[in-house]
Amino acid sequence: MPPHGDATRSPFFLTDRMHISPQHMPQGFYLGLMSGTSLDGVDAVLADLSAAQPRVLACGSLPYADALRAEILALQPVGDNELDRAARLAQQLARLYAEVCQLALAQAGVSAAQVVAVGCHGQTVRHAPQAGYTVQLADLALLAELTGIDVVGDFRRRDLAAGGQGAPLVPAAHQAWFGDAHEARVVLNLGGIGNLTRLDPALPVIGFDTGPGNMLMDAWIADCQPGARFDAGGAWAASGRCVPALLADCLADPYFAAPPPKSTGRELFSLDWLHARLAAHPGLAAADVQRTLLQLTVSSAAQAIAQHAPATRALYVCGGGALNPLLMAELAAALPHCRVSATDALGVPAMQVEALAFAWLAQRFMQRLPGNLPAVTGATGGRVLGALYPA
Ligand SMILES: Nc1ncnc2c1ncn2[C@@H]1O[C@H](COP(=O)(O)OP(=O)(O)OP(=O)(O)O)[C@@H](O)[C@H]1O
Ligand SMILES: CC(=O)N[C@H]1[C@@H]2OC[C@@H](O2)[C@@H](O)[C@@H]1O[C@H](C)C(=O)O
Repeated sequence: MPPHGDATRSPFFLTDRMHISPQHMPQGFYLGLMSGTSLDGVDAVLADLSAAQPRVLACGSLPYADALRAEILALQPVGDNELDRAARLAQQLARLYAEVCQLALAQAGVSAAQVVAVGCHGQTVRHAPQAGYTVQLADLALLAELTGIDVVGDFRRRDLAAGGQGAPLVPAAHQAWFGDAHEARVVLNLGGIGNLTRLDPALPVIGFDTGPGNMLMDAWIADCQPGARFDAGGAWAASGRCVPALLADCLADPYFAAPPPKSTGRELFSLDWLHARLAAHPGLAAADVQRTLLQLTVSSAAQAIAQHAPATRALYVCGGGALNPLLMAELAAALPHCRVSATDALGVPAMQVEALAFAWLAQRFMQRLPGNLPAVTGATGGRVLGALYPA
């Protein structure tokens, strides 16, 4: 992932060479694939889901090449010849997804025949819940052909058809793995967008997108330092100071105060959104803007927790934001009544949670069980999410 390569994610790596034993039933193996809004690449996990807690057998990532990333970005706004470009992109993505599946299988020593299904999120290029649609690209038929494994994908549209946002979907998996009988917890995913799940034993599970996760920080550093993809370790932000007036202008966006259910994406939190706010604050040092954007991610999450989950005593962070020590320290400072740690403390490394969630959603589909939480997405009821492309 040039130029600030993340050695923990790329190239593909193995966390746990598996030893197949009779108690690890082949029918419990699933592959989960997540390529998220940060557009950094595809994360994969091969997991045994036969017990209540998942066991990851192999995991890793393949980065998007610059040209592929540019094509994805070019499909975010309305443009010419979209059908052709989308179809070609979906094929390219399927080939990359198949490659990451083969790497996972090879490194774990598992054959395709032992895997029940691949859960493939695809790549979001449009998210318009207010118009009743969302678009995740992936040629799922080609992926089934290339892997020889049943593929489950297109997870969001059934929830939208039932009146929901189609997102976020991971709260159901968070509930399955991370809830505690006594402690009020929040799980906060900080990818391109941020989303949280409230897991309070005394209250229903809720979840929603909090706003930008790393997306604006990524966009700003790329704008100021051509070639940079993200602010590794938050080092650049750490060299700047938060600008309270800019932070207040950013937090004034109505998205933050809107009640859940809600979800968002690049359509709202873009470089254009940032430049519109910077126009009222000319001459700021670029590093100060970066520090303010980091604080925006922190403040929007902290405000959401104060408003919707005030009893929270433990915050568990996943996604790339968990790898940013400044972001983690500022979250802890903003939430003095909470222990703040990465989901690694609960047994699932921060960078595996989302891909694992799509393996879990594939399992829910194969069992014909609902994958959504209506209280999260706003759907009129629980629905079996996804569509099957048989091997
Ligand atoms: N070492 C690091 N230091 C700082 N930030 C990092 C580091 N590694 C990753 N990130 C941030 O995490 C982002 C990727 O996170 P992740 O893979 O969780 O996002 P995603 O899954 O694409 O997005 P989403 O969850 O919104 O769909 C990068 O774009 C970068 O901003
Ligand atoms: C439309 C879309 O792809 N949304 C993503 C995005 O990235 C984070 C946040 O916004 C969340 O709503 C969702 O992803 C996760 C995996 C989810 O559905 O829970």
